[in-house]
Amino acid sequence: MSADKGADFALVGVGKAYGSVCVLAGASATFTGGRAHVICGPSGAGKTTLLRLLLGLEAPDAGSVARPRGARLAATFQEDRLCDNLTATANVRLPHAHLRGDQKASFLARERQALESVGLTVDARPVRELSGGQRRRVALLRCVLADADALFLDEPLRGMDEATVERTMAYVAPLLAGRSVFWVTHDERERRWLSGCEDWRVEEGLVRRA
Ligand SMILES: Nc1ncnc2c1ncn2[C@@H]1O[C@H](COP(=O)(O)OP(=O)(O)OP(=O)(O)O)[C@@H](O)[C@H]1O
Repeated sequence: MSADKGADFALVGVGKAYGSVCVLAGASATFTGGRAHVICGPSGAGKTTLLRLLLGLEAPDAGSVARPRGARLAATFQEDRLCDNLTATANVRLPHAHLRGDQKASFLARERQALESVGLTVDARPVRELSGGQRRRVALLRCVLADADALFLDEPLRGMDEATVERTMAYVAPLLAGRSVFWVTHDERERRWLSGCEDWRVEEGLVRRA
């Protein structure tokens, strides 16, 4: 991996509006590479918009967004965006379709262990038959098991009870270490899972350290 992939992400004077709705107005921020960033703020303030700008899914109206050259990105969105007719395992392995032979066998074993670790059964049911919290865990695993340098997670634990969150994060938290992680949440207690995280707030058109 080239050194650049773990470099910082940054906003420089970013403005973003949707029609008459001004979301960001001259927002500047530097997100240290290889760290977790917990992003909070009122509903509608622009947290998802910030993720989409950092991912390159939206272009800023003003200013610029810098992301490490060559960095591989993975995301979970507020909607699960699973393939409804596929099983949990088929969804999680989608980014790994290129693997063959021993590498494939090794990933499949890891995937099985991952699903069981977060309390999901490995079976033939399509994910459309799973509960909201079960689907959320499938989407989360697909993201964190992806071979990515930076992970973007928009309210990834929504819909899970406390015990399920504990169990899920006991497996997921170690997989986040050393990667650039952007974690949007309304529950600041989730920061306990993200060791050494930097806290951010999106509010009133700006992105600031909390
Ligand atoms: N594609 C779009 N078209 C029009 N308006 C949009 C679009 N995406 C977001 N917005 C508006 O931009 C503002 C910021 O939305 P965003 O989803 O980024 O907020 P958020 O902080 O993630 O909110 P929440 O906490 O409720 O998920 C809102 O007023 C929203 O209605």
